Amino acid sequence: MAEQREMKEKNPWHKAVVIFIAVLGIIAIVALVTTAVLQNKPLQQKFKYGIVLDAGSSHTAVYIYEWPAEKENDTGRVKQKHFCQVKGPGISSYSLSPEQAGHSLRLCIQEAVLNVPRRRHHETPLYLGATAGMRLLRMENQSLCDQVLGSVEKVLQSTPFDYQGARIISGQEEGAFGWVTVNYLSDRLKQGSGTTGALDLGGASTQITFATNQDETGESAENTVTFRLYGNDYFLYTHSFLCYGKDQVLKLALAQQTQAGASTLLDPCFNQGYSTNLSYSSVYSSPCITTQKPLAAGEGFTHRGTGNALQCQEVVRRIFNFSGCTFSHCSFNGVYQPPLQGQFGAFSAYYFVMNFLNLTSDTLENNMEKMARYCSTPWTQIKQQFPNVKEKYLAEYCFSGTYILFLLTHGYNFTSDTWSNIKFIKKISGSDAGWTLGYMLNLTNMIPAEAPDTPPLPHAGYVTLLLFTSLLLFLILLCSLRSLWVRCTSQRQII
Ligand SMILES: Nc1nc2c(ncn2[C@@H]2O[C@H](COP(=O)(O)OP(=O)(O)OP(=O)(O)O)[C@@H](O)[C@H]2O)c(=O)[nH]1
Repeated sequence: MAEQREMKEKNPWHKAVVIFIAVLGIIAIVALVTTAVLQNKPLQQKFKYGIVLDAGSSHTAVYIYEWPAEKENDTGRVKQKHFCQVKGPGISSYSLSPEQAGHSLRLCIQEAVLNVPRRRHHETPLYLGATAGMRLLRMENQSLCDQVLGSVEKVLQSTPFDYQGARIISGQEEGAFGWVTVNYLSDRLKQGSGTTGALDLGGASTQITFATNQDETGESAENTVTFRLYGNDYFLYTHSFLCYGKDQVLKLALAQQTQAGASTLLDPCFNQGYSTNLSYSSVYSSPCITTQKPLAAGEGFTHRGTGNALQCQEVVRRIFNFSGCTFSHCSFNGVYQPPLQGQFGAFSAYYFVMNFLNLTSDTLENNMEKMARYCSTPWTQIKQQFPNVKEKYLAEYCFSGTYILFLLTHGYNFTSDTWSNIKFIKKISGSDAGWTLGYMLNLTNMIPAEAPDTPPLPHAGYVTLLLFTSLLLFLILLCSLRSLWVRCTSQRQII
């Protein structure tokens, strides 16, 4: 009996309980914290997809976008997964054989089928937006335009994707969605200020878009687009100049220089030694050319370069009209433009041309000098220097570079001081700058008008708080058990 009593005193029941509770407490804390940490990690990342076809004047491109399914409304989450360049010209060039327009898309559609997981095909939206080439065809011949759209529609409807329609987007949409893309990809939309303007140079049209003050938009409603994104209001100035894309503006320059109908054109915007035969109809058939083919003109003319940058600037100047502004400020051709604001991203042909000519990171004055040097370089030397560059692009760089510098300075009013506000870009965070991403984000409602609610604490803060509180509770429990134990032991000693 005495032995048993001694054992009980050495190992009182509450000592075992304390150890048991302590172990349980530790296990509970570890389990709680592990659950909190693991909860934040999705077991398997699930992606969603969207496809946009950019049916431009010079070519069609297919963009596949991808985003994590559970983070649809966060900025910067949608990424370009795949890009396919359709072989051949833009769909508007198939006006004489419209069924070929749809057929031309097949290879890129097959690539898209392989690049989107099969189980996602039926829920992947597919859009086609046609730009300035189709705008021009619509002006020329509505029926042919409908036939071309019908042909691409037939092919797109037969894909396994969730086809959402093929349409000609307006110049305002092209400008505004280019702006959305640039600012979405650079994560500026949630901040509400300091957005980047968008300068887009296509083959048949060019767009300028930037955020401005509300009172600046009052002068011209047709140049205004308003957006409410993530709880911020944006008042955008936007304008699309049809016929001022890189290819159509060259036709304007050629038409303007061949008014006399001569059989040879000596063109300062092409390198000395460059020579090719062009038909008059290839220039004058464009709806951008409002003058008739000269009466004295034969079938064609020899287009010969003389390579002179200063004279080329004069040629370019003549395709702009700086008179007849009825607003407080204008860019050119009587079009309203408020004073430029902020930084700009210049993409598409702005990037191709300025990057080739090495004009993306220099002062305006140095760029002028570089341009003059390029234009005065003989054609044979240019060809030797760049044997792998497509000859059509190479021949046009003197004209295109001179046009871009003129458009940005005399057209839009960038100066030597504001020149550095323009960044020539191709991609932002791996996705191409252009209207397609903004278009898809808009149609899928992926940018909410109001800022989504954010949790009061970030996840790391929540885990820390949880750990701290659990430890505190555990310590309090231990202390209270210890005092209970001391009390019990002392009571036993009194007995
Ligand atoms: N120098 C050069 N030009 C290019 C290259 N790729 C495309 N281009 C030309 O750049 C111009 C603009 O191309 P895009 O941005 O695709 O224009 P688009 O969508 O066809 O034209 P729009 O319908 O007016 O928007 C066209 O004249 C193209 O021929 C390239 O790699 N180098």
